[in-house]
Amino acid sequence: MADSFSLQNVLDNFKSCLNDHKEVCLKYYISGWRELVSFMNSLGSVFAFISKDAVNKIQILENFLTGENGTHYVTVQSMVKYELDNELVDLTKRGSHPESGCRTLLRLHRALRWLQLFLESLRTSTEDSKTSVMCSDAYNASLAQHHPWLIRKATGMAFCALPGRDTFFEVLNAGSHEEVVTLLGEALPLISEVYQITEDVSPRQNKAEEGNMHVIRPKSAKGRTRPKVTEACTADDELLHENCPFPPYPPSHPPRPPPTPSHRLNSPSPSPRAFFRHSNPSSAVENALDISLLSLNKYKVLPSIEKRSEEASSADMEEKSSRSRLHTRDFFRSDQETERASGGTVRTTSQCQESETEVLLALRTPCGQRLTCQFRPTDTLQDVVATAEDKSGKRYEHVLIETMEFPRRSFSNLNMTLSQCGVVNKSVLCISFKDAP
Ligand SMILES: CCCCCCCCCCCCC/C=C/[C@@H](O)[C@H](COP(=O)(O)O)NC(=O)CCCCCCCCCCCCCCC
Repeated sequence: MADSFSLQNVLDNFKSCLNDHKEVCLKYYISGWRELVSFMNSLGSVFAFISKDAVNKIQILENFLTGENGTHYVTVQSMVKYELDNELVDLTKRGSHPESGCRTLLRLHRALRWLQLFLESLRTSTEDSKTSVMCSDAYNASLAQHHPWLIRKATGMAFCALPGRDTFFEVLNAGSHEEVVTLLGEALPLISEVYQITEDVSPRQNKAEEGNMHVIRPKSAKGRTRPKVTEACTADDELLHENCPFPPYPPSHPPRPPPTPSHRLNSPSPSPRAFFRHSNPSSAVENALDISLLSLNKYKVLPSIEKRSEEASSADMEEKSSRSRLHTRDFFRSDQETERASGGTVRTTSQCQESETEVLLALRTPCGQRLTCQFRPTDTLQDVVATAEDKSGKRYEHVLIETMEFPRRSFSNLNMTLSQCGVVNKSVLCISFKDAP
């Protein structure tokens, strides 16, 4: 662990993380996390419970890396393959391999998403932005949905102890504010790339895929048999799926380097399908469709939406539903295609072309009015408030937005996009005054 934290060290580690085959080297991944934890430690003992958990997970991975089977743990890709081939994976704690590398990495991988969102907020923050708000918005959009109530509360309290933005920038130890922002601009694409490559690791070409570990899943609501998944994936993922109506990973737009032909043909590494895509037991598209159906079926729609649905003819309904599915499908596809088209340049969600994807939302205004409005995933929460203001003819200042589904999440940084917040089609959002009881 470094003696004193510097953001540059984090950047260097994440830079070294990717090898020539665009595989994630565990050694540097671990070092990157160690740096981050050392930074967190410098913020005070209120973060000790988080730090302890992170150190514990880092240590598990390090033990694997330096252990007798260490050669299999050089990269994330080789680790996943090795653990799946040898049936060492159990993503839940209840199984016989509670501390597999895959399970442990999945926890840190989720935290990396939080870091990505938080650093992006920090980079684009203004003088009056609050670190606690940025931190908690990023948390709500990522890790929160995987944590039980108690952890969420404890984490929320810890966020309140964060230093203000100016002090925070100083502790980052990377020069002036402008220099910190520049460095964050450099670090973020690297972190995003590492995140995305890990996200894409899949067991599909492994033995597990061939039948050894898969479980037969029931047919999907669409009547199609779901693709095979590993037993290991299923347990945890289905739990998450059950608890979380949102895609835990709102599509982001980090660079997705195309695999080199030789890599694709020769490497035994898993194919680029999501093993670590947390609520993704099968595939991004399948899951997106399921989520879309979930939000259509599971949650009671507000009267306005319901009314419209009732009025629609069955043909209309069919057309609407397939359109919604297609849009969701396009959403994921456009994700990848814009990234490829961007030639590896990081694009933020708001910069991407997702205009064809519609997000129908039911809004509840602070005065209890219910509205239904159409948005795009790239629209911000501020756009949502502005639309509510337009439609209701009232002004809503100092408000926050809450999701209504369990677990309820609240966002006070209204600059976040719907996509970043994981708000999907047919969700219900509640706009409330910040000082409301
Ligand atoms: C700026 C500092 C704020 C730090 C906020 C970190 C995000 C919140 C993480 C909350 C973790 C709560 C502790 C317990 C979690 C576990 O229950 C839970 C599940 O584990 P289990 O399945 O083995 O039971 N663990 C996890 O989800 C893994 C959490 C790993 C957290 C690593 C956080 C490191 C944060 C480093 C901050 C660095 C900021 C740097 C800015 C440049």
